[in-house]
Amino acid sequence: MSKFSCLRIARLAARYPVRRTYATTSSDFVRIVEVGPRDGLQNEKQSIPVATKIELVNKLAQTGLKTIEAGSFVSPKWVPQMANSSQILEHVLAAPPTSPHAVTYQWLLPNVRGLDNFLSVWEAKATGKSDYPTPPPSPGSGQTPGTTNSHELSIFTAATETFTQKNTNCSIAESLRRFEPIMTRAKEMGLNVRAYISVALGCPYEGPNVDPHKVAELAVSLLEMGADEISVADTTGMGTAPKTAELLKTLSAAGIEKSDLALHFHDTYGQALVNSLVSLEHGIRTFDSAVAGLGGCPFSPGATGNVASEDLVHCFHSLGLKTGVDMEKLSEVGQWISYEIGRPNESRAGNATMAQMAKRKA
Ligand SMILES: CC(C)(COP(=O)([O-])OP(=O)([O-])OC[C@H]1O[C@@H](n2cnc3c(N)ncnc32)[C@H](O)[C@@H]1OP(=O)([O-])[O-])[C@@H](O)C(=O)NCCC(=O)NCCSC(=O)C[C@@](C)(O)CC(=O)[O-]
Repeated sequence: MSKFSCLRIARLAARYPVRRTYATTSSDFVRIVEVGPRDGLQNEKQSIPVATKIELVNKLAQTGLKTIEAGSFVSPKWVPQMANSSQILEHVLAAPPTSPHAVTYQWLLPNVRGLDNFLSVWEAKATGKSDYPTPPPSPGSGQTPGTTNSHELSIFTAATETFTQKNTNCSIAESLRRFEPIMTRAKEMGLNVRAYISVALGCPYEGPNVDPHKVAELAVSLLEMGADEISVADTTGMGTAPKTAELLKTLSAAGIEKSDLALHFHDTYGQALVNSLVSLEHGIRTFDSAVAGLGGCPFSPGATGNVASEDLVHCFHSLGLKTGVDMEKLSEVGQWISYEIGRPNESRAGNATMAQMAKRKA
């Protein structure tokens, strides 16, 4: 494993001044990254109207969620469902915000072609800064005039060669080479970049025992390249409490700060909440999730959705932690999108909250 070099990081930090917006100042605050509109919807077989996707993004922004992964700029031949992401970006850039607080929107891309497609919309609207000058708030939104939403890019690779080939048609090394020009241009434009490492706790092709040192090696390479945050993904849901603890210890031993990490659990084996708690105890304060437990990766056969945002929020609130998310509003969004796309709401806490709300109204 390449040795984590603080000096090298310091040199890179000087080269690419990074807006460190992630590190939470208060240890009782947990940041939820809502990935429902991208990870949650990308695997849906029926084409979902762009208006529904935009409505989902808008509704989520009104629940108190402050980071939303809203779409991806990948090949439409590979993931047809995400083909209209540029329309979502256009909308988010042009429409008056509806939420009472600033929101960071994330956009996933695999290569320079994806970045070019993102920038063709972005550059037509932006002023060269990462923070797009947001139009005046909608009446009644409660948002402070002058509040600016911001945008970030997400790149993705994986801890096994087979998954990387299946997902992006290239080797791990080639995926990293593809990121270099993306990183350089993103930093020139002042855009933060988050990097996913998929199959960190089990691979659908190479099995459940993924080497945690490989994950750490990749995380170090991505941070050295300039990534602002690493999202460690249990794509298959094969992660267990001991495996999660071992992985987090290995990442720490490689010199990776907890504040540089997000954990991204899928709930295929029902272990996502347990693994989230293990991560929480380890000091992690950023978690990815999808409303209603939407999701699944098209290149991870059998994998089900992300951990449901409602379940995560309910669990964290029960521990006295703060997320800034309104559980009832979030549960309503989960029920709404499940109905819209014709699938069951996978969030137990969301369903229970809706039942309580119905009882109160009766
Ligand atoms: C990487 C490629 C493009 C390589 O795919 P390729 O076929 O090797 O690429 P190519 O360069 O030969 O291009 C093929 C065609 O796609 C076009 N193309 C090429 N790039 C783009 C682009 N960005 N946007 C739009 N079009 C693009 C390109 O122009 C060409 O069009 P043609 O000439 O045939 O008409 C492809 O494999 C791909 O798009 N893969 C993405 C797959 C994906 O989105 N997977 C799901 C997201 S990752 C995930 O879900 C995991 C995560 C993040 O949630 C965490 C976890 O849980 O693990």
